Amino acid sequence: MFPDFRSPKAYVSLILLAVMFLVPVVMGTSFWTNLFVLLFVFAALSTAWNIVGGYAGQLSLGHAVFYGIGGYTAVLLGANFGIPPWIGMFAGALVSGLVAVVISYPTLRLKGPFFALSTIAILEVVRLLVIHEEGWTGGSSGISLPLNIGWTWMVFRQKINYVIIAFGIFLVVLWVSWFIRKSRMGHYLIAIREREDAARAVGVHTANMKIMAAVISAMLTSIIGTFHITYLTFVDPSSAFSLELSIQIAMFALIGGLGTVAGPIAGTFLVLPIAELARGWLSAMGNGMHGLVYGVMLVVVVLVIPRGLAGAFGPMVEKLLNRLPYLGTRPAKAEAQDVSSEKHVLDRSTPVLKAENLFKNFGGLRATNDVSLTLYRNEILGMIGPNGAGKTTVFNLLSGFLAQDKGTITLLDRSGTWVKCTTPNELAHKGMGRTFQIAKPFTGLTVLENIMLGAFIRTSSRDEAERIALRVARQTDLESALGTEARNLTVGGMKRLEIARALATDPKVLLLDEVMAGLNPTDIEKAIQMIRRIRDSGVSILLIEHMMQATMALSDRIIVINEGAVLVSGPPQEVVENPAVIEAYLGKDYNDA
Ligand SMILES: Nc1ncnc2c1ncn2[C@@H]1O[C@H](COP(=O)(O)OP(=O)(O)OP(=O)(O)O)[C@@H](O)[C@H]1O
Repeated sequence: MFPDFRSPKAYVSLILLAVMFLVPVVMGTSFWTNLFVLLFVFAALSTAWNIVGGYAGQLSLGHAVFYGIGGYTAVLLGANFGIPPWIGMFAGALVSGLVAVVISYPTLRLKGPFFALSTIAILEVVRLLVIHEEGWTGGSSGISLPLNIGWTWMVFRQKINYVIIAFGIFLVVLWVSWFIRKSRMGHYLIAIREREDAARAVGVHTANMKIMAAVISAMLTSIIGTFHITYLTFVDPSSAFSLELSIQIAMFALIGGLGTVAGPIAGTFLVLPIAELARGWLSAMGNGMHGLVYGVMLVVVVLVIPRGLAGAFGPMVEKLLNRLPYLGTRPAKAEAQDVSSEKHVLDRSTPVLKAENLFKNFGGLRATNDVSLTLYRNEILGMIGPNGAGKTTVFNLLSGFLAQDKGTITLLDRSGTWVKCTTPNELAHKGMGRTFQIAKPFTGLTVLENIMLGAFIRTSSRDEAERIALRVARQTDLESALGTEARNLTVGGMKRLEIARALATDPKVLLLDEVMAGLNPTDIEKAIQMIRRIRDSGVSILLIEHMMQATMALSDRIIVINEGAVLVSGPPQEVVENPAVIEAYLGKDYNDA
């Protein structure tokens, strides 16, 4: 629920936060209180934006719409119904949450810039609506708030009260952001940002996750908007629904470090004071000249430190922090769960996956032509065929990444019931894991976190997920690389990580797509041993592999796909000696010879 405040990172953060709060309190002048209210408001706005823009990687360029909705809802409820902003704040957050669902439900299911574009469009539509509905919104001239002094109406003579509220809201938003990043949701969002197909393969309902991130971000932005507009005691459409504000919020996160907890705060505290000073200096030269400062800073950051301040200096700061003492005795590290030593054997009487008469066309190309196959309990079924024969297409059909034109696929789920699933995440929940031909780990996460992503399908507890991940890491020879960023692994390590992530979902059926491609002979031998261990632990495996030596060594049966159809299937030796198979691989002339 909260960071462990005995750890250096947490207590140093706490000290920094206390200093941030004390500066305006001690200085006391309206310059300092104004500056720090602004800093807390923008740091909170940027942190809230970062939940959808940074963690989930869905750029929102019209986030001020939620800020404006928060402000206008509270102001209108106060003016028309005498409802104080403390309540108006939550009403605004509800409206913003609904608007976020309306924007994100259709657009976040699509790939591409649709969410970013629609946030800008909605910002403009709402701004024009507010101008048009002059009768109750005040139109383009805006509304001034009545000066009802006191805590009820959030209007004060002593500016320090604003600092207290702004700091309080900033802390809440920061806590939400930290909590999400550490939780299952945060891991899922980063996985979606980096590689949506692999996230779906470990059971993540990607559209729902993104929508949830958008809603949380919108509601927090709205709450901050209510406070800030109440503080300004005036609201009008051009300042409340401003594209400039939206871009400013996103830019602070970008400069500070997208997708990190501290990045948006660092970005705001560095850029905002400089930009405000520049506003003063450059205003004589022309309206909006301070925008130049933002532009120059952004260009410099993108060119010099593309991962922002947190990306560039984060590891160094972390190293320094690690030198500080832990206050008290460190809690024991999570221990790997023991791997069961029970050995499961092939059971040809129990099928676990059945595909019947599958067809799939891509335009005029028939990639899958009447493919039927059965995988039995604790069997390793090898799938071979020349390049472009249609093996991966069959894998994609079986794992829900493609919908078949005809045919049925049924899976014996964890509870022993036959199920038909249509989406990869449903299949992952029912007990199917898969790897991808091109191993692409979630590079922003460590090896341990990558494996934990798979384990989160079974638990929402971080500790439990860590215990499962440690066990799987032991099974897949990744124990020594747990703290390494996944991008730094060797090809062999990345391939093992693909398998580990799938294994952590506790699959009953595992589809392995060319996990030995690009490995050296020693790694191939290790991989063969590992796949046998996985099968012995009670997993049925369907394996695409070009490496014949490995396929022969591992498979109980082999199925050959050629031109989208099943050519032959049977015991390995029989299959490789079959003239039709030799012809498919090497051509008719070779076979005749
Ligand atoms: N999304 C797609 N759109 C159009 N054609 C596709 C698509 N996916 C695959 N194909 C085509 O379908 C055929 C089968 O491709 P597939 O990737 O399944 O073969 P494969 O046996 O896995 O090949 P390889 O061993 O080279 O990976 C190929 O001709 C390929 O170009």
